Amino acid sequence: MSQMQYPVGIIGGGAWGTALAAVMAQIHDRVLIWAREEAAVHSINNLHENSLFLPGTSLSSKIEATADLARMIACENLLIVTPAQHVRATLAALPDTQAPLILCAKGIEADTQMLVSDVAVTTRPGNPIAVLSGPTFAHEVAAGKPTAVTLATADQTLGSELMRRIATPSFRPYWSDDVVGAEIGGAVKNVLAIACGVVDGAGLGLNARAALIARGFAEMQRYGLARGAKAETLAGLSGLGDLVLTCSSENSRNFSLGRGLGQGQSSESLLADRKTVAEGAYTAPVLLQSATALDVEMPIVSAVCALLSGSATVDAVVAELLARPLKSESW
Ligand SMILES: NC(=O)C1=CN([C@@H]2O[C@H](COP(=O)(O)OP(=O)(O)OC[C@H]3O[C@@H](n4cnc5c(N)ncnc54)[C@H](O)[C@@H]3O)[C@@H](O)[C@H]2O)C=CC1
Ligand SMILES: O=C(CO)COP(=O)(O)O
Repeated sequence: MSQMQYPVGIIGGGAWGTALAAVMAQIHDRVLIWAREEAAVHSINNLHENSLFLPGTSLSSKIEATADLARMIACENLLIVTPAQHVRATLAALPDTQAPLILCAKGIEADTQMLVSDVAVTTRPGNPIAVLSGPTFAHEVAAGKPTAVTLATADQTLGSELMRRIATPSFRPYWSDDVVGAEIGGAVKNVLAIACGVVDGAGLGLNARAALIARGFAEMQRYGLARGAKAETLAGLSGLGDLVLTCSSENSRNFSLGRGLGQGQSSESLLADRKTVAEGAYTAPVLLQSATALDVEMPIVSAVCALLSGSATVDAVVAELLARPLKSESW
């Protein structure tokens, strides 16, 4: 048997990694997934279900799970699907491999303000890098429902090759050369989804939610352009597409977190003992720091930070947003 035994491997056995494994098993004979929790490994291998993170979805027996990260070097391509704050440590612990890394986390690293692609380039300078992002609730993708994503690579040849490796009749990637833009859309929309959840939880109405999506998108554009993203990427699947999805459904963990805040619960109680990740809670403070350093105004993101830290009430942040000086609608 050749050294490369798996065309695609997945690092991260949460809901999204498991859903991606299900997609890959539609087109590849063998899929290897690394999960940090032994219970997830056991469940995938023996029950063909990830009962920890994606309960209720039957998985193909072509999917093999392992808790041994070193085994992932047997994969020709690697989807990296740990939460953003754990990508650095996970990639540092991965033994040497030349496999392209397809980054799937949506967030900004807390201490460094680095995008996940910057973290990957720093940690694994020898590996080709791609970003996969878009409107993709894991349970829908795992069920084979039609889904479209952005696959961003600086090199189009690599992008075309990776698209061939991951596209299925129901999972359709579109290539982009804008790696930064694809990442910023996914990271920022998580924070804005918390804000939309707050609007829902506080009963502020659908007009307010639509206004928040539109003005939140303006914040995403301002910040993205300041970090070198392209406007067209932010208006695409990985930006506006994912913003609309996540801001309009209780299936979103970020939206649900915001809903609890809007109902008056504290972020400590909402995040305590949480097994699943609401990335926006970690991205919000670092996003605001980064925006401030770039002199980019993000009043909605600032409001989310105040609610997460408990430094302001919902009534106070809404009053403050509405009392901002009247201005042009342009970005
Ligand atoms: N669930 C979804 O529908 C989607 C999620 N994403 C993104 O995928 C990323 C992973 O999210 P999910 O799979 O949903 O996670 P999840 O919420 O289902 O599970 C939590 C994950 O965090 C991992 N984890 C916890 N502590 C860790 C550590 N110290 N080191 C490494 N891993 C650790 C767990 O092993 C588990 O895989 C996030 O960035 C999320 O925004 C992207 C698209 C869709
Ligand atoms: O990124 C997602 C959908 O595209 C999942 O959103 P949540 O992490 O808020 O559940």
